[in-house]
Amino acid sequence: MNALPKKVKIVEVGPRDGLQNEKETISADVKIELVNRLSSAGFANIEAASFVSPKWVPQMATSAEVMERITRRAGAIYSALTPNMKGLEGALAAKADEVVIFGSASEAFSQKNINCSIEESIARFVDVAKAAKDHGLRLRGSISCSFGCPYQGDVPLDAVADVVGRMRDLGCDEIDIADTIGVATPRKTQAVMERAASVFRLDGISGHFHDTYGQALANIYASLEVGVSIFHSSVAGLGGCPYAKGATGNVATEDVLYMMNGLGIETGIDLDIVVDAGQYISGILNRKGSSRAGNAIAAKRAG
Ligand SMILES: CC(C)(COP(=O)([O-])OP(=O)([O-])OC[C@H]1O[C@@H](n2cnc3c(N)ncnc32)[C@H](O)[C@@H]1OP(=O)([O-])[O-])[C@@H](O)C(=O)NCCC(=O)NCCSC(=O)C[C@@](C)(O)CC(=O)[O-]
Repeated sequence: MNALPKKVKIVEVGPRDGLQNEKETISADVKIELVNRLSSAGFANIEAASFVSPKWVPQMATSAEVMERITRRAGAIYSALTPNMKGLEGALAAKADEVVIFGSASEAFSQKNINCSIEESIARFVDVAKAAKDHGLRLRGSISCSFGCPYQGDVPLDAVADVVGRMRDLGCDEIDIADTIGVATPRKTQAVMERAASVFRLDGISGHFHDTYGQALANIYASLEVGVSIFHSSVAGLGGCPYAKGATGNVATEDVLYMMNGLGIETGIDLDIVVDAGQYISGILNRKGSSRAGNAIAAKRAG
């Protein structure tokens, strides 16, 4: 059995991926309070904003205000999605530390999500990537549908490897292998991660798992076995992509932290503060959060 990494980076994506799909408008004040709570929990990286068309994703329209008014923890990275130059300009004005170009390993999903082909998206990202680098920003590439697509079904390993190579050539510091619709299972996860790692350095690869079929924690463990050491998660399991119908939220941060703590893997994050943040946002959304660990810890505290 391979040794697991001793330390991992957990990227909290709740304020962006988690909230982008909420139907009711969530105020900037609530988003700011959520980010601030998460910052105080010790995350090294929080995905806080998305500079996309407000016609496509109305919930993210307050991103500039959120970025301006959050209290930034020294040394932490606050990331923003930037699909094009207009998005990049927004991210620069908002002083994002990292910008995220987001493509897809599935042609059909690329069209639905960003209204262009994979080829066109990569061509569009060239200028975004260059401008990000020229301004000294970190650059992350996210690859949706790396394990399956809601429109085309299976996604071949070669298609994932191809986009990983293109993101690498654009100068990405980190590349997310995303299970947008949560269909991956552990052996498939290992095959995809191993293939991605044949194209890009393993310590720059992250696992972004949605939990639609309840496989996300198992897939994270499987990724750890391959040596992946960066994972995305969402407080209270918030989320879902507006262009992946039926897909549920990301794996819940509380559940990931509980597992990492049990495995003795260092995260630098205070689980109790994350549980409070999860209870806070679930209260605002007026529903029970989907984190099993978060709900169990909250229930235990309440006696
Ligand atoms: C990419 C576009 C813009 C193309 O959309 P388009 O309609 O092809 O673009 P356009 O250039 O023709 O522009 C149309 C309008 O949008 C405006 N516009 C154009 N760009 C921007 C911008 N950056 N910020 C603000 N406004 C913008 C532009 O100014 C124009 O405004 P109008 O003249 O009609 O008033 C659109 O498809 C879009 O915004 N898509 C975003 C989709 C999205 O955010 N999806 C969710 C995030 S991805 C995700 O969740 C997956 C991930 C990352 O988590 C990983 C996983 O799990 O898979």
